[in-house]
Amino acid sequence: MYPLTFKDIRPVEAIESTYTFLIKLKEQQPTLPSGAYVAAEYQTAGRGQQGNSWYSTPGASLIPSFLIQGAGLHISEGWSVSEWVALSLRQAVAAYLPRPELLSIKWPNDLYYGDNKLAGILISHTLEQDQIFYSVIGVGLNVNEPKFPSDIPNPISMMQIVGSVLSLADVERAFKRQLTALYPDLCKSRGRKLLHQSYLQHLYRMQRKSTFRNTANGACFEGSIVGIAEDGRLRIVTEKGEEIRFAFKEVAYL
Ligand SMILES: O=C(O)CCCC[C@@H]1SC[C@@H]2NC(=O)N[C@@H]21
Repeated sequence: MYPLTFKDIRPVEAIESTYTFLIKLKEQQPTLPSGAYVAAEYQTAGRGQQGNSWYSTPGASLIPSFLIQGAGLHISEGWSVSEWVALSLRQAVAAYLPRPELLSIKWPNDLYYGDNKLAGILISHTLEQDQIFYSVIGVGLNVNEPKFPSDIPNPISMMQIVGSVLSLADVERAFKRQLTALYPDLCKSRGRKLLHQSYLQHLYRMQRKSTFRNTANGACFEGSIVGIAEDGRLRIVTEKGEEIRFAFKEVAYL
């Protein structure tokens, strides 16, 4: 394992998406090192989960994408990357908010403040045999967005919470510091267990009776989240006491 050191890349031209840019850059330059960190003021076509777009206005939010390689992860350990990034982000943001206890991680890796989405994360892994060769991670953190289009479900920005403009550079430094501090945990089996425990402690609606929809058949049901399986699937126990495991997109929170 190598320590994680970030090396900033700031494209001069407007770019579609830091995430798409970094994926292409790594394909063109296979020697691009772990820690390569693409930052931009604005993306013309920011990408979100499930083919959605990601909204941010010029210079208002953090929208970086970065590369990690050499963490020594087996393909079955990819879920730990999600936990590492989401926890680092939660920890970095917590220092700026009046009620950090309201921060939680909505499975798989959205950062929530109360019932509002503050940040989203995209991750893709490139595999080599049974190992994760490298991962590209894109993070959208709403920092100084004053308002959002009405068609975005329950967004919130740090500025809307705090009531004043925050320094993007400070928040970014805090995020990188947390990623670096928790990186050794990602690279060790015992560390990954700790990350997992911490992730569960901060999981949105953990052990709280809630209504969900099974997206495969449209059925709504009551249940409680009881944890996350090793492969990252969400474990929900229904009112009838039956445990169901859902992969991403297979379940919606109502
Ligand atoms: O929908 C989500 O929750 C994930 C959003 C991820 C957005 C970030 S912004 C930086 C990077 N570039 C993109 O195009 N998307 C990710």
